[in-house]
Amino acid sequence: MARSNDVQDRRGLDFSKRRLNTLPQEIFGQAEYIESLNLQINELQHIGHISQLVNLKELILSWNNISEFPAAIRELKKLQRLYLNQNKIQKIPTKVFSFLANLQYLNMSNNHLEELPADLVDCKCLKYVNLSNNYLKNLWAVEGLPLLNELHVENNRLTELPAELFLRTNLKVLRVNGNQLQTPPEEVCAGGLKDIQSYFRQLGSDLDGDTVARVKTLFLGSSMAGKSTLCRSLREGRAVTVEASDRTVGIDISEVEKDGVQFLFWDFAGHEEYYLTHHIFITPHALVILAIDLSSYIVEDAQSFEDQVSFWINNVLMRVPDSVLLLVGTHADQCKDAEERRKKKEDIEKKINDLLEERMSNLDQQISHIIDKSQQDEFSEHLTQLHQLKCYTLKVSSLITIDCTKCAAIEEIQKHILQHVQNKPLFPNIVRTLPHSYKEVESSMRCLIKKPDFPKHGIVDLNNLVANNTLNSGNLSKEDLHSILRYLHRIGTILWFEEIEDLKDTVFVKPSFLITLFKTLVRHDLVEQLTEVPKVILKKEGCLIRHKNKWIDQLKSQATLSYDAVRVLVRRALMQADMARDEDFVKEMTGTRNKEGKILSLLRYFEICLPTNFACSLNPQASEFDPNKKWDSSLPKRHSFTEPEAACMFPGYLKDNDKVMKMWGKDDPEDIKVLVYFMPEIPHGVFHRLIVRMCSIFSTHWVGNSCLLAGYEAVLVLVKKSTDSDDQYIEIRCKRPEDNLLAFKQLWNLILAVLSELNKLSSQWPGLYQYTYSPCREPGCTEDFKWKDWHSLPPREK
Ligand SMILES: Nc1nc2c(ncn2[C@@H]2O[C@H](COP(=O)(O)OP(=O)(O)OP(=O)(O)O)[C@@H](O)[C@H]2O)c(=O)[nH]1
Repeated sequence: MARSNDVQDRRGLDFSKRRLNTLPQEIFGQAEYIESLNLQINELQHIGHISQLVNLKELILSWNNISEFPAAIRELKKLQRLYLNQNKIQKIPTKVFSFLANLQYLNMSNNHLEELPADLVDCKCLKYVNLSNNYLKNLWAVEGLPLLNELHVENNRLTELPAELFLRTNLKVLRVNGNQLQTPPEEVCAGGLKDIQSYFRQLGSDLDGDTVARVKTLFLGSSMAGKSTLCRSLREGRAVTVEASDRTVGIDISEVEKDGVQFLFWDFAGHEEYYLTHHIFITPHALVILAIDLSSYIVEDAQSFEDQVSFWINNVLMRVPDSVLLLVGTHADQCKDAEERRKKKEDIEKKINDLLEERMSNLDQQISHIIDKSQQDEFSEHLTQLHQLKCYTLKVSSLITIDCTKCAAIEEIQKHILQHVQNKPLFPNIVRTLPHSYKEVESSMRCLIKKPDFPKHGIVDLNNLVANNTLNSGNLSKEDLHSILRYLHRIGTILWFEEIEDLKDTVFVKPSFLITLFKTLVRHDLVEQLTEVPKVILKKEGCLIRHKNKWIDQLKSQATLSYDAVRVLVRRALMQADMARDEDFVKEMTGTRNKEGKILSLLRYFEICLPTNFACSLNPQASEFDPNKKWDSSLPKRHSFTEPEAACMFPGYLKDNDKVMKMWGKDDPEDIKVLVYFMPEIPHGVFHRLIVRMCSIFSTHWVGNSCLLAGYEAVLVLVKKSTDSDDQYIEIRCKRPEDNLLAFKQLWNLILAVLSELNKLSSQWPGLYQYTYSPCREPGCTEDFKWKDWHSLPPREK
């Protein structure tokens, strides 16, 4: 007979991880004493005579094979906590929960529930309910729970949330991502409880609102693929020619209405440099159009598929894994004949299919690795994540081949797009219900932009917008108006970064203008841009050609741009856009010698660059590391914006790793090594953003294109990106210290700091899977140590 492995006292029994398929008999010998029973990670389908445990307060049945809800639970009248998560339950019968008057905690996440029993509402004490990862279509049963504090309903099939839940209850925490919400739209929910409450307040008790069909459409693909041609032609409803010299810089945004659907077109520039900032604007529930230039696509060349197709598909998979993706093969007219077009179409479709199948099989493999029951609970977080990743499906259409220069082709693609967005299963939530006030504010915003005295740049002060009743007839509270602006920011019609201190009062009513400025500093041809800056602009910032030449040199050799150069470049962009007449506005954007401008604040916020200073090495004040000498721990001084030599380093422009590798020296088999693998790949820009984060934490550092060396006290950590093989990983490596406990602790803290920053970064890519391990140091051994729970370990004290 099984013996309980962790009997805390007679009141609590732990029978987890025993491969049990029936309840152990020894439970029943002491039935009336047991208050807590842990049966998680077993193979139970039924729980037989559980009703005998009349004093049970906590029942844990997570990770079993239960498909039928155990109705006997109704007899457990004292039950306070019930865990039935990670089972296969489809239905909860009525007349169970009405008996559980003391139930406070219910976890039924990761089951197959389609509906909730009406009498759930009788559990008046329920404070925590987790129903995530089920198939629920409504939540009426929880709306009357008076004490409900925390509700998790992520990844269900909800289209609406009950207003009562937000207007009359005590709800403090709500997780509702991954549904198909129409009332309120997901973009409102993303603002949290306050925005949802404001939404229902404005919608009123009769829930009478406007319905709006709107879809954000993202045009992706490599440079010259034909995205702008497609986008502009669709906007105009006819074939529009885009000159080959007219490259999109950053993102072009426009709005079009067709057959009652409002399309918000976001045309992303294809150059890799721009992609660094793109992921921020690639948001869920959008239609993604991937343009592939068929004339330059080569079937036999794997790189051609990689550059033109898989790079984009993987990025969509990682960032918005549940999207609908339309494949458009452009330049069809430049293919030799129909046969060439057919071959290329077939090849692309097959390779995409293989890529998606491979992703699924990789996920399955990871799952079966972990499924080894002895380890399952230690890896349960990973398992949940892997199962979630498997639920995401990228819906890829078959490729249509077109000649974008022909009107008939534009009509054809227009029809194709409409068919897709009007297909309910593909786009269940393009129709949103909005309170009338939302529409009013949006129309007022449009009128405002059209006023002759409205500034061309579209940058407005939030307080003016709110205080002067510009956007509403005066009956909306400031809070409600802020909620509406947040919604408009999320759907992409305006930009408002209220979380950035310097920008919290600034609203960008014309997002494309901001992005254009953004791209003044993040662009593929920055050296050329600097070279072209004329004397007259240099003079405005008190600089000479001599300075310009120095900036170019520093940009090329150190990926560093002086603040003077930043100001000059932004001023030039403003002059080109005829927006440099108002000197106050120019200063606001460019900054001054004493204050950072808005553009730089944004780039810093998005971790594109970090403050540094100029000198011959990337961090001249760092003391030299010598493993044989005692480390001088005096930290180099941070450089403030106002120092004359102050500058910004853009890791994305770093060319090599020479300096870092010189400082590091040789790898040693004794080095301590942790590898973080990324599936399907390391998202573009993650490593450079990791550099920015690490350098902000550890002021002693050296940086390269795919390497970073950071030091603290006597320890150095080398962080290296490896993308050479099919496996993509980031390696974290430290020299093994002498048997010195303090040095080991410091080393561990450094490794944890890197892991933790990496983890925070990766969470911005929901379709990404990341796992961490250390290879065995024994030569020839292929075994490894898997790091399952490092993120639950706090950094140790020094
Ligand atoms: N013959 C032909 N030319 C096309 C077609 N589609 C686009 N072009 C041309 O290809 C060139 C590049 O097109 P764009 O639309 O600017 O390419 P893009 O993808 O927006 O490029 P980036 O702005 O660099 O990201 C332009 O000169 C277009 O006129 C097509 O189907 N047939």
